[in-house]
Amino acid sequence: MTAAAPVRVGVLGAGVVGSQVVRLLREQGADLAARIGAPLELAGVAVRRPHRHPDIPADLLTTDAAALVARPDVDVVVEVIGGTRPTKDLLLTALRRGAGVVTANKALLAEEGPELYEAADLAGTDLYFEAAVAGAIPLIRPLRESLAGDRITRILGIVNGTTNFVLSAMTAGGDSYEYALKEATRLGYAEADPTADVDGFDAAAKAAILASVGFHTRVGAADVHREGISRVTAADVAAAADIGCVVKLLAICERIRRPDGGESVSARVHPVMLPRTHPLAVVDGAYNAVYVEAESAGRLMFYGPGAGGAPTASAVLGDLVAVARNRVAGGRGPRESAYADLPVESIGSVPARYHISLDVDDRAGVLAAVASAFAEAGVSISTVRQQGRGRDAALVVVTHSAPDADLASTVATLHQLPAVHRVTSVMRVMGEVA
Ligand SMILES: NC(=O)C1=CN([C@@H]2O[C@H](COP(=O)(O)OP(=O)(O)OC[C@H]3O[C@@H](n4cnc5c(N)ncnc54)[C@H](O)[C@@H]3O)[C@@H](O)[C@H]2O)C=CC1
Ligand SMILES: N[C@@H](CC=O)C(=O)O
Ligand code: NA
Repeated sequence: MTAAAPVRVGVLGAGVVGSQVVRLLREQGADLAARIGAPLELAGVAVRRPHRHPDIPADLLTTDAAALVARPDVDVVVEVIGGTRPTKDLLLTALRRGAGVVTANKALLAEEGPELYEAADLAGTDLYFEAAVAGAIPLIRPLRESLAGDRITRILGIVNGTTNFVLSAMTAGGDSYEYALKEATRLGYAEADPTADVDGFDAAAKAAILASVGFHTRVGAADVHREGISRVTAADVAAAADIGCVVKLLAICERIRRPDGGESVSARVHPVMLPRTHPLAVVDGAYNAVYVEAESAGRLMFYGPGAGGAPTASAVLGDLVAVARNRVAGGRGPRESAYADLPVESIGSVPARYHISLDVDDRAGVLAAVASAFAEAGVSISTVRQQGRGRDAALVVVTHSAPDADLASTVATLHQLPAVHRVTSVMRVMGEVA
């Protein structure tokens, strides 16, 4: 029997993730070849500054990524540069000539996914992206393949390692926001521009990918309601602790039953007060976890390292093996599945519960004025507590579920009430709280 021809790989970018991909490819060549049934050969690595990569043989390095993706001897392109330009054009070039593509680039997929899928379809080739959501955690393959026979109803996750690292540090009461963010950057978790992490862009891109794959519907980055952690304060974290909660940045993707009986989807990213008893509450540091609810399977939880060079490279290598196997077998993996084409709900109509802390005057009529601000918007109060006395009095209100727009307008009214000195904390709550 003749051995199958080598599968030749071009890697774009050798930063935090790319350098680990190249290392693993070179160190584990024999095992990978045995698993694929053909050798994986590194054909070239596109970098910006070759002198910064003394570990990579000089004859493999190139500064011309466009030439590398166009080379007919490159069978699979691995993209770990990040950003939408020039990556989109590079990947379209590769796909259009039939090369397989493996990418870790959630920003690109969330903005340009349909065009990439279409190019892959036309050329009959593969587009794999396990590393793009929750780093090392196997999640895209379970959603696209293992759960393809089920009906997913909700996906709830901590999908950004940097912000979880920062929030964990704030909750532990140790490091400041600024110091924790610097540490996350030093450890290779943060995006090249960490505002992508703290302002929720990274998590929103991942939510778009999860909702698209989970609900067989095109959901783009612009469809995802996004709030980051830059406005989360020590007061929010303390208020959460007071009711037995921790603050987490969650990506929430769910099917929504509309009043007319139709169905839509919602995808959103925002901080949440989560009861300490919730399985996601214990996920700390740069770890990620994603909770999937499916009609037949029930509740599934995926947990593991969501960021970092080697963990992310593990997911990239897994995809590379899958794409190489497909090529050796003469087939291809799953295509885009967007047949359901459900409408995407805007945040205003999505039901939520709010936790609101207010500094108020401790005098007769204040509670009634505050309560009427909720009543006027049709928002029902679940609990209200007073803390302190006199000028130091504070009210803590937790609402029942109401449309997000009604809750937001209640908060706007509270800001205007003369008896309210300051709205000190406003955050959505999930689950039963004390
Ligand atoms: N760092 C992490 O933990 C994770 C990163 N990702 C994704 O992986 C991708 C790469 O991330 P990192 O490795 O962290 O970024 P990085 O910034 O460390 O590496 C990117 C590298 O690409 C190089 N580069 C930029 N333009 C280039 C071009 N035109 N040609 C050749 N090289 C070029 C840069 O010089 C840099 O060395 C991004 O899409 C990111 O979102 C995904 C999951 C986790
Ligand atoms: N910056 C991202 C990296 C992985 O996707 C994160 O912090 O999770
Ligand atoms: Na993953």
